[in-house]
Amino acid sequence: MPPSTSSSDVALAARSVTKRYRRRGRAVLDDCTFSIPSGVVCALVGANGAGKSTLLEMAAGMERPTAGAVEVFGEPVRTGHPRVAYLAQDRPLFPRLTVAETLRYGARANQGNWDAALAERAADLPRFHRRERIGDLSGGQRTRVALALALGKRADLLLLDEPMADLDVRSRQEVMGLLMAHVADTGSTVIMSSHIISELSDVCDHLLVLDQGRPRLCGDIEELLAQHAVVTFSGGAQRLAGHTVLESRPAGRGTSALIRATAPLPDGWEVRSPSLEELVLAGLAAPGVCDLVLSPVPYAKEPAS
Ligand SMILES: Nc1ncnc2c1ncn2[C@@H]1O[C@H](COP(=O)(O)OP(=O)(O)OP(=O)(O)O)[C@@H](O)[C@H]1O
Repeated sequence: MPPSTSSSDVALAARSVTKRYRRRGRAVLDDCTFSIPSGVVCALVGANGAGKSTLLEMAAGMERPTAGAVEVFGEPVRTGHPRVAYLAQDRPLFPRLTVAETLRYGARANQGNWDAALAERAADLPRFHRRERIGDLSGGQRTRVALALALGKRADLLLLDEPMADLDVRSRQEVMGLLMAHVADTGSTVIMSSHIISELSDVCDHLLVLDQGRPRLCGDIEELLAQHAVVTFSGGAQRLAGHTVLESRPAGRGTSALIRATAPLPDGWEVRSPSLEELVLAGLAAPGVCDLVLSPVPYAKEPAS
């Protein structure tokens, strides 16, 4: 049956996307198909080298897929899309410009669509000098200026590559607060990669787990959690037969496991919901076993005749 989602409900869709940086090189993204709905805050997680930055670069139009198609809001991606803002992992900025000049550059590049107050708060202007050159800033300060450019743009889709990676605790809280207030005000979609799952679980409602270039889990976090359970019971792991087992280990005289239940669970088993961190870690530890991509991908637009 065709999926009911229309392409306008989807912020980012990947259809059979493969990416190789060299013609005969390995596939950094390997036949990926998934979608991320509009209006969600999506955590993009995976081990080092899983392909997270590559995916974000493609969504921003900075890299092209070797095969397949990437769409934002139902249209093929392109660089400089007015509805898309991208915070790259290496925070590219002009080192000789001052902070104030950089923000003026952002305002000029996004004329008529620039939130100067938000950009100034994101850049933490009250705390460090607007006349400081970008090249003289610390890594964390540069991140805040780069974030200011992304947030100031009033984009409908924010692609943020490890936005908190080099921020101190106070800065993380401030930036998360600004980001969440912005999302609440505007309904923008955010896709942000991070390795700190505990930090994401408070703010994200959607999840995409990449592992070796493949989407392993993708969907609404509550739905994904509801489909899994941590079970503890007496006896060995053979009692899990018939369920999808992401992870199991001996626990005292019994067994504890994170499973996707495919049949009613026996009486006497202790059952609880997994945390997001448990689900992601178990999913990454069981490549191929746990694949569950809940987000439907709408059909491609008919080409105009
Ligand atoms: N420009 C490039 N040329 C060649 N290989 C690349 C390029 N960019 C990324 N790669 C390779 O693609 C793979 C995935 O890299 P990517 O940066 O997308 O992973 P990641 O999940 O973002 O990793 P991390 O968590 O370490 O940032 C890596 O093996 C990397 O070496």
